[in-house]
Formats: sequence, C-alpha cells, structure tokens
Amino acid sequence: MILKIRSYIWRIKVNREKTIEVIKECLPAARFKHSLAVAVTAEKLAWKEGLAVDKAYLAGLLHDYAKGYSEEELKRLARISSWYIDQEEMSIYQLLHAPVAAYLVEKELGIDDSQILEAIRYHTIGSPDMGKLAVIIYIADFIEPSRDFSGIDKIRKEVDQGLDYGILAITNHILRYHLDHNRVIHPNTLALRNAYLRRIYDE
Ligand SMILES: Nc1ncnc2c1ncn2[C@@H]1O[C@H](COP(=O)(O)OP(=O)(O)O)[C@@H](O)[C@H]1O
Repeated sequence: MILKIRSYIWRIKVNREKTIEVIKECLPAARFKHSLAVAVTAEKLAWKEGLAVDKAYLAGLLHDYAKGYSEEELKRLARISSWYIDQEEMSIYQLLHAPVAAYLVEKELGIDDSQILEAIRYHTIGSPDMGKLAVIIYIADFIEPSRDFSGIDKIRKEVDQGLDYGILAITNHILRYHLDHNRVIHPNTLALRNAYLRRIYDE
C-alpha cells in the first residue's frame, strides 16, 4: 500500500516537472509565471472543494498552452480542431487560444483527461455546463495573485464565499468591462452568469 502511494506521488511529481518544462519552453516569461500561479491557485481551490489537486494543477499549468500562437495560426488550428467553435468565437481571435490549447494538449502531449481538456477549452468564454474542475480553472485564471485591477479584492472575497459567488462576480465584471469598452461579447459568458445567478437565488 505504502509502495503504491509512493509510486503514485512519484508519477505525479514527474508529470508536473515535465509539464512545467514544456510550458516554460512554449510561453514568454510573464505568461509562464501566470500559468504557474494559476496552477497553484487552482490546486488550493481544488483542495478546498475536495477535488483532485493534481488534475487542477495540471489544467492550470496547461490552460494557456496556445497563447504564444499568431492570429493566423490560431485561426488555422481552430478550423481543424476537434472542438466545436461557434461563429462568434471564431470571429474574436483572442478567444481562440482556449479551444486550440485543448486540441493541442491532447494531440501533442497525449493528455486525454476529459475534465482537464474541458477546463482548458472553456477557460476564457466559460460555459453554463462546465464541470467543477473547469469552474476552478476559470476562477483561478481570474484571481491568481498577480492579477491586479480595480475590483479584484471584492471578487476574491466572493470566491471565498463559494465558487458560485465567484463565478457570478467574475462574469459580472467581464460583462461590465466589455460593455464599458464597447467590445463584442461572446454569449457564453452571459449564459454562464445567468445560470449561476439562478443557482444562487433558487437555493
Ligand atoms: N465573453 C467574452 N467575449 C469577448 N471577449 C472576451 C470574453 N471573455 C474574455 N474576453 C477577452 O478575451 C481575451 C483573452 O482572455 P483571457 O484568456 O482571459 O486572457 P488573459 O489571461 O490574457 O487575461 C481578453 O482580451 C478578454 O478581454
């Protein structure tokens, strides 16, 4: 039993170290630091929620795997990706690194865990149907310690109240930001916000 646990811990450690190397290679320094911070934040949230901390760490580490690609490359990879990408998402190339990362992480790194892939795929626009690991990555990406903008302290407090409150605060913030800056908004974020608003008030 003890040997089994040791071998499991060893495999997780190797897996982590190898993945950290891969991410360090493919991302600029600041984005690599952000990915490490998302991994650690996701791990803490997963621990609090009783989820698999190793999966949360890996998903956090990998979520921006395609962030270094050009607009042209993202569009090309999005077209051949195995993930469904609607026209609205296709038309905002800044969103494409998420589905493209989910596609490449499976294809290039052989990671086929459906929860990890879902978390990577929806980490930017979100989805009302996201599982708990995806919810954690969506939140961790927004609140990791180096994120610093007006309103972040309130959002962190909401996350402390529970993941549902965290999602509501984050989606409200994203929607407000895009409205104020006259930007196109992908509808998933509004659908996510409405679903979690109902969950909270129908409790
Ligand atoms: N629902 C949305 N509709 C349109 N653009 C969005 C939406 N959500 C996020 N974005 C934009 O997509 C880009 C990438 O977001 P994200 O992956 O969270 O980036 P970062 O980690 O660099 O903050 C950002 O410019 C963000 O403002």
